Amino acid sequence: MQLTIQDLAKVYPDGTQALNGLSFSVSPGEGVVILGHNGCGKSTLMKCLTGLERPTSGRLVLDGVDLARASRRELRTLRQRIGCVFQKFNMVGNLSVLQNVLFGLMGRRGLLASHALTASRESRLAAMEALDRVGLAHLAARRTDTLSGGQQQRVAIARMLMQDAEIVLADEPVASLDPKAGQEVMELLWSVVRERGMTVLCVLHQIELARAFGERLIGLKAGTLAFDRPTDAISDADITTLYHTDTPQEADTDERVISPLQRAAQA
Ligand SMILES: Nc1ncnc2c1ncn2[C@@H]1O[C@H](COP(=O)(O)OP(=O)(O)OP(=O)(O)O)[C@@H](O)[C@H]1O
Repeated sequence: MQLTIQDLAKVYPDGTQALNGLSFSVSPGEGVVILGHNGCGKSTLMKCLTGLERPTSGRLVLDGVDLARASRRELRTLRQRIGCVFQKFNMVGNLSVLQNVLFGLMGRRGLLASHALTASRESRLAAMEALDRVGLAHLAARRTDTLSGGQQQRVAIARMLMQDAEIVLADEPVASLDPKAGQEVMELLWSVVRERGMTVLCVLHQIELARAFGERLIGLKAGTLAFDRPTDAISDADITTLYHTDTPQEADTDERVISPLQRAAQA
């Protein structure tokens, strides 16, 4: 699936300019990683792509369809082709693992076809195959919120397989996982997308993982492109410059800066 982003801007109602004239494209089957410090606009970009936020201006084009001009029907069809993997897994925790995987069918086939009680035998078998692919078939009947973070992210990947997505949008998919589980989930995600020739756009905070998995790295800074090159062509200096900032609110890559007032309140 081809993704083209042209001159994309997003200004939130309070005046915050999160994206400022962003342009790049991702070719079918390409695996692109987006890097950038807290607040540079990565999640806003992902939200614009998934329809959670509306861009203020610019174009988002998926396989030739401009999202802003698409009919409801076109949008619905496009969304069925977009798989999402989020930091917080987005599972229905009190339902079974199998049920969560079956929910991958919802966009294409509706609620009845994706409900464990009413799904066809073929669908249930396909869900079990997807679970087998991510190594979790033995946990199909378990309540999803009893799984570890790494296991839940594997279930999210199985749900995406069930959805038969063509492009994967992954927003910090390993941010909640320890380094070992994070590496394993990235290996799994990348191997299933390669098997199916999917396009991937993945936001990461871990430079090593970005270098290991991304074919191309895009650096975002203050809502604009800092770099967009093949991974081999990105130097350590590019990364250092990307994360260097003069504004203290953005300097910390992991935590929001705590104001002196908050610090005093915590003391
Ligand atoms: N709903 C909103 N209303 C106003 N400002 C917002 C909103 N959502 C995000 N922002 C602001 O837009 C800017 C970009 O935020 P965004 O969440 O896209 O950054 P990010 O790069 O994903 O950050 P992080 O790495 O911390 O997840 C930030 O200044 C943020 O405070």
